[in-house]
Amino acid sequence: MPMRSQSVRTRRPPTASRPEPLPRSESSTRAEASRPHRRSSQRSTTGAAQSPRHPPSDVPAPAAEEPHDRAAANAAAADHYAQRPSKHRYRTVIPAPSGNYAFIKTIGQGSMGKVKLARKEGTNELVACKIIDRVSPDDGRLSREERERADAAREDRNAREAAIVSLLNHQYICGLRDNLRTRWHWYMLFEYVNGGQMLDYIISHGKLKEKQARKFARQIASAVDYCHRNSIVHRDLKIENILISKTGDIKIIDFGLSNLFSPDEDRKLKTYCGSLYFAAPELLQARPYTGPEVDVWSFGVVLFVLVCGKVPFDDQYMPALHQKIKKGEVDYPNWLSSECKHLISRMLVTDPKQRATMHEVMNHPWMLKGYNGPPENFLPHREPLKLPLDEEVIAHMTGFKFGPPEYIREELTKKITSPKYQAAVRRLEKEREQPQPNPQGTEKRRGFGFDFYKRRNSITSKETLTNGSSDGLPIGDDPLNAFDPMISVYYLVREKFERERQEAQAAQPAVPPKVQQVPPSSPQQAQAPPPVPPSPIARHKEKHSLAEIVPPQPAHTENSRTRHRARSHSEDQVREPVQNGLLSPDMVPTKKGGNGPVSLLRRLSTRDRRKEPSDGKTISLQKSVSKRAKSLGHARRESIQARRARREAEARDQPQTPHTPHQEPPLREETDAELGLEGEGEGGETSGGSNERLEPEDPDLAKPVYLKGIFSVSTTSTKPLSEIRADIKRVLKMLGVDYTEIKGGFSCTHAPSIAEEERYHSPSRGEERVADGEIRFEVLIVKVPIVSLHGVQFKRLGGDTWQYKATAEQIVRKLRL
Ligand SMILES: Nc1ncnc2c1ncn2[C@@H]1O[C@H](COP(=O)(O)OP(=O)(O)OP(=O)(O)O)[C@@H](O)[C@H]1O
Repeated sequence: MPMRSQSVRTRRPPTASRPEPLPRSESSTRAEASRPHRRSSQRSTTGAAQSPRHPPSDVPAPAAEEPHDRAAANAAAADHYAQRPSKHRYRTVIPAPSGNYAFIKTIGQGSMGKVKLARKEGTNELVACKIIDRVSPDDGRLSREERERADAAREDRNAREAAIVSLLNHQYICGLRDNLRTRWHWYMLFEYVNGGQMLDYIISHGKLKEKQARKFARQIASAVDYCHRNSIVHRDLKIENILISKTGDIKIIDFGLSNLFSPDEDRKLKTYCGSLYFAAPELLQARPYTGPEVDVWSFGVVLFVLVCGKVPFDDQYMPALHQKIKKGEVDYPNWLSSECKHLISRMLVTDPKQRATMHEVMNHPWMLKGYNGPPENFLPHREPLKLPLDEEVIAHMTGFKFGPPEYIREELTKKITSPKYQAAVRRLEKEREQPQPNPQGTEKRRGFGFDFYKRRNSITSKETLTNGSSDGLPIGDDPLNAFDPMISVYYLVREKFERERQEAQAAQPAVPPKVQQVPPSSPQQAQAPPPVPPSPIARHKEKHSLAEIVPPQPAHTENSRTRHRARSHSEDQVREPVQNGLLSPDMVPTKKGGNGPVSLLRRLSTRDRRKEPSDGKTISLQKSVSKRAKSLGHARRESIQARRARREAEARDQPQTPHTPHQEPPLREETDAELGLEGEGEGGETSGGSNERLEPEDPDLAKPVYLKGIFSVSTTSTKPLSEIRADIKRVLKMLGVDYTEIKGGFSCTHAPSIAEEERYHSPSRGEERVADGEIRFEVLIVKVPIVSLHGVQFKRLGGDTWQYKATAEQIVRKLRL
């Protein structure tokens, strides 16, 4: 796709002052030992051109190697590609442990690097490959020592992101399929979420109806609570990090700033990171924090954006914005329901000790409205840990800088034999003997997965505002969840092994899955967790294991990791000055004056045409829309009925069928159709019903036509395609947006004027500021199924989020659809 080149995105490893080699995994060590990448690197630095299509002869053929050698070869081959001139670097195949992936196109640009759509060779399987540079550019801004320090910190972050996402298993969290580290890059292959960003959804809709927002909010809560109860804090929850899947459900992405947290007062986190609009006041004040409370704040901001279409704290002048966040004063629109307002106001409490916990959020009346109980967090059933520990699990607790296996074993042993842990276990046992009724009627899991996911349904008086969990036990008192980060990782690794074991079993169709009825013969077996049903992600993914984090470790190996790392402190144990911290770029004051980027969000909130009677054009638009919405609603009702009938027929046919990897996940929040949301729109939520079935797998055609509710009145039209295209061109020209016509739409680049740019600021993180005043996005024209409408959709590819949002909204406003 023709695009203007951007300096940051095409930066290449420095040649003259290349830093010393970084600590690296066995794969890259072996890769270097085999030297092919060195040769290729030398070649590329001397400018020798390589054919982008034909791998050179010095790249070992992965398929012919033994597993360990294959991993080394993979790394070497990927390095080789990475060393090519940037023009060709990504147009090729990445030899990941689970197979070769060919890049198709760029689908995203974050501060950490590009995200490319890739297809697994010989299959239709698509992945989103996040490519992260391991080495800072030598652009003269930093000394060699500073760059080395920055690279080491970045390396830790990347390793942690890979480790965390490879362990998480949740239907509303984007799953990692595979992972490859080379000399210069990390390649993280995620499941491809093809419904677009929530941000685009909001651009199309303005604000969401509370019912629709509730559905998303419950899914976010489910994912966030799952993380917290695994001792993981996301720390970068924002509207851009919420994608929408083809089923219209959310997927949280970008765990690049996530970390483990501990409930201990003396182990608070001290890295001040995230996006300014979504950052909790304590982060701006550089106050140590436990973890979950900063996610609750960000979640509150996200919820506000969902229901209001703008951010709650907004100022063009950064210091003023800081002040607003620190004061926590929010102007709630009067049309917001009092319950919704109450919930947000509980989440946006400046004092973290007084702020709502996830438990409170999940049990808030607004969250429960129309549901049987709080959102399910999909935590697997767990039993307290006992000795002896599983050595293989310990050997795979890598990526968190815990130290060598023997140290981990020693620490875990201390932790689970400690009086504190034992007391927590006794409390749990007592509670299980006398289960308390669940006053909220906690939502039961539907379907046959329930046995695997038994939850304790107790909400006890012990819950506190600061550290409650959704099951009621305060974080730190619950021996099963978030008691201690090392214990949480032990559970997660063990559960991952269990999933892999089940997937391996499922892959052998001749052998029916065994139900273990025999009494355990070893203490280890005695405490092995019950089988966990494969996740929706796992259902589709290739068999892979933690070996992906440490590529030379083949899946299901008995071998422990042999290379021991010295124990070191995490970045959070060292206080970072705010200006050097990850948040700092967000906080750089910009000049006062003009209409700031944030005002776009303000403007967005006024996109409810009915409330703008002064705009004659919008009134007539509204009129024509209600007609259109009606017909869409009708079409949708039919579609819902058809789906319901189909589901009922399926249920009649197979009432007792156990869960198999090929079935729909039984445990999930309701879809739009199930909630009856599809017909709810008043012009806003207009879309086809069961659209996801129409989704083509071909990435060229994979325009988000299947999305429920993606199009609003202002982004759909009954006009012929040629007229819509002409109108878009007119508007792009009028606004000075550079565009190229591409299949299905326009690829656009927009660089605001300097005066305009000064008003904007980048919410990117760390020293790797991406926004250089230029935004890249696509305007796509898609056919809305069922009814003969065309829809216009926006997709951000890179650049500042809020600049993009402003531009997209401007385009929408100027269009005459
Ligand atoms: N799994 C995915 N499926 C589809 N698109 C994705 C996926 N992951 C990322 N993207 C796209 O790439 C963009 C950047 O991804 P991501 O946020 O992970 O990168 P980042 O460098 O960490 O970004 P940031 O600067 O916002 O922290 C996303 O906004 C999204 O548009």
